[in-house]
Amino acid sequence: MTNETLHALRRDINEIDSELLILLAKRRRIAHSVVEYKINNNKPIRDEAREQALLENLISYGKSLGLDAYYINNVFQRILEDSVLHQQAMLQQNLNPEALGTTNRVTYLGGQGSYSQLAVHKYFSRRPGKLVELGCSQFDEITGAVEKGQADFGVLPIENTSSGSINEVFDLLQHAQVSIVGEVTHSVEHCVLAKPGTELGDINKLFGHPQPFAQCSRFIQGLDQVQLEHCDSTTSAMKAALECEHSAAIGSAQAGKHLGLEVLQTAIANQSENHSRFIVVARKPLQVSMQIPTKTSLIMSTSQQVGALADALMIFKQREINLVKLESRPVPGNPWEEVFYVDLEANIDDPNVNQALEELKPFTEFIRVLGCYQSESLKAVTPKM
Ligand SMILES: O=C(O)C(=O)C[C@]1(C(=O)O)C=C[C@@H](O)C=C1
Repeated sequence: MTNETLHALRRDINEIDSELLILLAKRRRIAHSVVEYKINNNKPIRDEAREQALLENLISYGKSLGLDAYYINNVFQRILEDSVLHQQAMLQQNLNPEALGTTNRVTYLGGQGSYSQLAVHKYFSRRPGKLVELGCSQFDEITGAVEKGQADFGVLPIENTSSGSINEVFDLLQHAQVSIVGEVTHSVEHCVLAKPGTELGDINKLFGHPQPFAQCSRFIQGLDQVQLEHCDSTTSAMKAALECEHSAAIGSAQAGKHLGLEVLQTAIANQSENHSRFIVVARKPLQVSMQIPTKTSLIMSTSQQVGALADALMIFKQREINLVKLESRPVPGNPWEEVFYVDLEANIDDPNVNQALEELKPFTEFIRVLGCYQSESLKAVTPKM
């Protein structure tokens, strides 16, 4: 094959890819129009039977074109997820017209290319309004800026599939005067990044935020004679690596590229599927439509009687409310007292949930709803292949 033929083939591929993008944008516009029907007829946004039928038809047609079922399923699951999340965000905006302004000031940890910034982009790309980004170096600066009205929203990482809960953020939520109004999950692909020309064997210092260090502990154990340097964020870790000879940082490939760093090694997290969940906080709570999957987060401390926690949790079971997270944290200044964080798959406007919260009172010393928000963890349907 000649060079010209290669160029011609690549031109064809470029053209097909552009057509695919045009079609995806068109598909999304049509899905937006479907929302109007669902709003007016009070129908749930998600129609799993339709998704199942759609996937099965596509798999069958795709097979006749020589494409394999797993490939088709993967591609269209992503398309459907995008469609559902966009529709849900539209519905929410319709219900809370004041929720997003023409300009949304969003504060998060780190700067260009930090994982938090990637999560901010993912969440706000589905919502209207101009994004104004305010990078911070501490979690309490984020909640502080929202409380003082310097930012409309704050985005905080709350848990990771490898390292678990981010205690500092749970502790902040005990006292911060903010409401959880959203969540977003983002896959975190840690890399080792260094100044161009640096080899992995040359480094004697590794900069990073404590969370990525925990999530890449196995890789780090395998490094010989490398000193770990803790930083406020992945952005500051990467900046430090730029200024220090024989050093590297843990961060995302995108952020590294932005700062002029080279990737020395990819996929260094303990688990290949490494995802972080972020919460979005604002000063005031939002109303969440009953037509979409919803989470309610609360914080409570149970009375000191035997079995008080078990009794409290039984209320959710009796009322068929699914509990998706339970986390305990110490109360500062009160040794051995615990406060519990609970995430429910529930909408605070559902009378069944309200009733459950009333029934909880005798078993708790205090209880506060941290927020009710659109759940972004969609359970994919499983088509017959
Ligand atoms: O057909 C619908 O009801 C739609 O809203 C469209 C669509 C899709 O994107 O294909 C989106 C969400 C539903 O769960 C099913 C399908």
